[in-house]
Amino acid sequence: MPPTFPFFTDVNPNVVAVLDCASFAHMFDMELVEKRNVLVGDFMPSVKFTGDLRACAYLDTAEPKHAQLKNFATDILKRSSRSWTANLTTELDTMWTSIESSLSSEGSASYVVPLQKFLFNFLTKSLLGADPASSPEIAKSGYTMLDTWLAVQLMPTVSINFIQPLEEIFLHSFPYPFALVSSGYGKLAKFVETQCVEVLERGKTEFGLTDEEAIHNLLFILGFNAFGGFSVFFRSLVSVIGNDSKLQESLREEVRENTNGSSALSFESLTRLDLVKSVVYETLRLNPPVPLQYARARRDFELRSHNSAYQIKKGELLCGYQKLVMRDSNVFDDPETFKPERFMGDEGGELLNYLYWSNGPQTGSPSESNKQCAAKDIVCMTACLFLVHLFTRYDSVTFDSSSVTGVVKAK
Ligand code: HEM
Repeated sequence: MPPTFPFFTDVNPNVVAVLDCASFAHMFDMELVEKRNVLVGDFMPSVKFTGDLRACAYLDTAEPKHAQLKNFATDILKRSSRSWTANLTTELDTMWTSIESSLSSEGSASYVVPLQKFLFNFLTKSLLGADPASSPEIAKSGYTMLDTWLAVQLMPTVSINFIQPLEEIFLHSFPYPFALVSSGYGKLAKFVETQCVEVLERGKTEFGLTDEEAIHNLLFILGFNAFGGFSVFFRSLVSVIGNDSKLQESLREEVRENTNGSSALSFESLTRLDLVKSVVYETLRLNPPVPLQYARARRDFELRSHNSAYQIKKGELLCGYQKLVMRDSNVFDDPETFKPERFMGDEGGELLNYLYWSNGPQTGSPSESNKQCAAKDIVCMTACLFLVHLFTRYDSVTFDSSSVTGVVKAK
């Protein structure tokens, strides 16, 4: 796995690839594996990108700081759930209004920037309890500051499908200096320090964190976990429903029947929206937003796939490739096909045990003793509410790769 030769002399590019559901499940067993510094592989971006400290996602469960930070993240989510749906409605309305206005003047509207602005405003308000509008510079450029901060630290590891071997030689051969993004990151950190006083105080008093730990972990949760994750996920969600008018019709019918045309989003309304939920799960199955997961063997053990067993040695790095694991034909019938109703009914519900996008089964519970995404449930609910909002506001929307090309408003 990248990155490697010639400048990453201390990075070992060898991994044990884990490619079916049975073998991938070993990566959730914290007795067997450790997750210290392996978020993106054997390579770890400089801690300068995270305020000279290791953020929660880089910590192993055996490190006491992991429990403190994971509980802090869970608390942030719990508290933000009060304002989550109200912020979501407001920011989605703003996004669609801006898309509609470009659409009427130009005939088509790129949704990339409006989607990023929506996510930045919605997540900053909900997770941090801070309004970007309180700082004109953050309101205008906060989302691009996060984009560049993410790109520069991850560039050595991500594939941009540029001609090989040029991509390996020019993009994956050296780390990029923090200096390229230090100014933007500094401004974001200052914004968190001055605008998120209440959350930071709780970090200190209830979770025993220092100011610096709370600030940089908040920023990591906002920028890396939430903004980074949703930016990728929502683009695949949009492309899945994009040109499928039959699927849009079925989703619209389900949404309208169960929400009585009310435009107020609520978590409770989701109970009855089985197709909406199944479409969200199926999107996560075929397009896992974080396609690679890593874990290092804590000790020697036997790793079983569906049809074989392998001896893993202590210290070896396992690399789970979600895109293949989620197409495991022993578990998922006709795995390459997007089946909107796959996760419906009792049998569909059983399959949630094998939906792994969050670094754990969809039926699992994130906790301080595992490394499952703290926002496993709210991420899915938010995607469902995105669809509910869309089909309450519109009868249909047509998209091409990165643009909205037409909307039919709800009659
Ligand atoms: C679509 C959005 C999201 C995706 C796709 C996503 C995905 C993931 C994945 C795959 C991991 C495990 C990484 C690994 O160890 O290999 C993870 C961890 C984590 N995520 Fe999410 N996430 C999303 C949103 C969020 C949000 C909104 C939060 C807000 C609190 C969050 C908080 C965390 C935390 C704190 C961890 C580290 C867990 C630990 O260290 O035990 N994530 N996420």
